[in-house]
Amino acid sequence: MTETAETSASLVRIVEVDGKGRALVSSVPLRAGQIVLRDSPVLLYSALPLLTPPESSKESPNFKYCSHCFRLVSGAQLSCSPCPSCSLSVFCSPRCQSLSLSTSHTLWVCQALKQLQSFPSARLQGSTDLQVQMCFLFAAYNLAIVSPTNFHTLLSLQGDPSLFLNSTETANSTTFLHSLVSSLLLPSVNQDAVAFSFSLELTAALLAKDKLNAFGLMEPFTPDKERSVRAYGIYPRASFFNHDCLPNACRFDYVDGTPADVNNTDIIVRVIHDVPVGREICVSYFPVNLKYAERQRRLKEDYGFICDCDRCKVEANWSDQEEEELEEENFGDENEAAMDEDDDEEMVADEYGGVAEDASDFPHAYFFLEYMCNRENCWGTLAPLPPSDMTPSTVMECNVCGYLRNSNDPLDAGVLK
Ligand SMILES: C[S@@+](CC[C@H](N)C(=O)[O-])C[C@H]1O[C@@H](n2cnc3c(N)ncnc32)[C@H](O)[C@@H]1O
Repeated sequence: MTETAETSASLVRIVEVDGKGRALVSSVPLRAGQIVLRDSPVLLYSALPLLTPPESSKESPNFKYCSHCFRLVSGAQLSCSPCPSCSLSVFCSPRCQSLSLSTSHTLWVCQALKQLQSFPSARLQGSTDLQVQMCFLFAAYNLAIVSPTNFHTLLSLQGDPSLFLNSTETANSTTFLHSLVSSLLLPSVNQDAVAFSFSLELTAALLAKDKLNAFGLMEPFTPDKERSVRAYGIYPRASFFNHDCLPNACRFDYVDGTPADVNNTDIIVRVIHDVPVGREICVSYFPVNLKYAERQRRLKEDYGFICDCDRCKVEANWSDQEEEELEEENFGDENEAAMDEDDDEEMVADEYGGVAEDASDFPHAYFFLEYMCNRENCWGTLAPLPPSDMTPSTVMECNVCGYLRNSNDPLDAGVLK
C-alpha cells in the first residue's frame, strides 16, 4: 500500500447530509481498492474484562494482548511480566512499556487500576459491560491529561450525553461509573487547556461518543468461534463514515502484522469498487449478512437511527419466507453464495457496482457474490488490493479473515494465503 494519509486525505471531503449529519464524499473518481483513508486512534482500550482475581492474573484474558499496542502476545512473550505495580496490564516489548508510561498507562491509570483491584466493587465485578465502559473512561480521562487536543477531538464527535442519561437504567449505571471515576483521584488537570469541568454530564457525553464512534479491533479470526473484539479505538477521521447496508467501502486493520510496524493499530479504508466523484462513501457498521430486522434493531439501539438505504427499502417489503429462502441461498453453506449459474445472468454489475434494473426484487445479489467472503463463519467484506498505477488489482482481500483470493478464480478455488 503506497498511498500515504496525506494523499488519500484529499480523496474524500466532509459534507453535511440531511438526516445523517456529517458524511464523507469522494472528491475525485475512485478506483476499486483505492485507499481513501488511513487513520490512527486517539485512544485505544481493552474490550476484555478488566478485573481478575490476583491469584489467576497470569491467566487474565487481558494478558493475551499487549496493553499498549494490542498485538497478540505469543510464544516466548507469554512470559512477559505484567506491570509490577497494578498487575492488570502486560506489554509485548520494552518499547511498548516505555511508551505507555507517557500515553496509555500513565501513573494515574496505573494507580486507578490498582485501587479498583484492591477495593473491588461487587457491581463492577459482576458486569463485563461496566468493566469495559470503565476501561474506556480511564482511557478518555487519561487523554484529557496527556493530550488536551485529542481530548477536544474526542468531544467534537457525534454523541449526546442524553443517550446515557435518558432512561433510569442507563442514568443509574452512568452515575455509578462517574462516582467510581470520581473516587479515583484524577490528578490536577490544567482546566484551561482541556476546557471541561468534570461532571456527570461529561462522563455521559464521553460514553455516548464511545458508543457511536468506537471501532472494534477483532480477535484473530477462527472459523469455529464467534467474532469477538479485543480492543476498541476512537479514530476521529474514520468516525465520519456513515453506515450503509450495502457499503461501497470497508476498513482493514493489521494489528498483528509486521512486528516492526509502529502504526499497527491504524485502520485503512478502501473502496470495494469504482466510485464516481461526489458519491457518499459508506461502510457497514456490522457484518453485511445480517437480516433486515436485526440490522434495523442494531442501528436503532446502538446508533439511534432508522436505516433507509437502498437495500433496506427493498428488504422492508420481504416476507419472512422470502427472507428465509434468500438466506438459505446466499448465506447457507460455505461457497453456496455462488448460486446457480442461471441466476448469474440477472446479476450484471453496472460500472459502479450496482446492478441492472431487472433484479429489482434482489438488487444486491451481486454484492454478496462479489464482495462477501464465503469462508465458513467469516462474513467479512472483500475489497481489491490497492490499484497500482490506477490499474485495479484482481486480488480480493477479506477484511475479517484476511484471506486473499483472485477474483478471476471460481469461488471454491481456494485462497492465496
Ligand atoms: C460514526 S458517526 C458517523 C458520522 C456522523 N454522521 C457525524 O456527523 O459525525 C455515527 C452516527 O452517524 C449517523 N448515521 C450514520 N449512518 C447513518 C445513516 N445511514 N442514516 C442516518 N444517520 C446515520 C447516526 O447519527 C450515527 O449515530
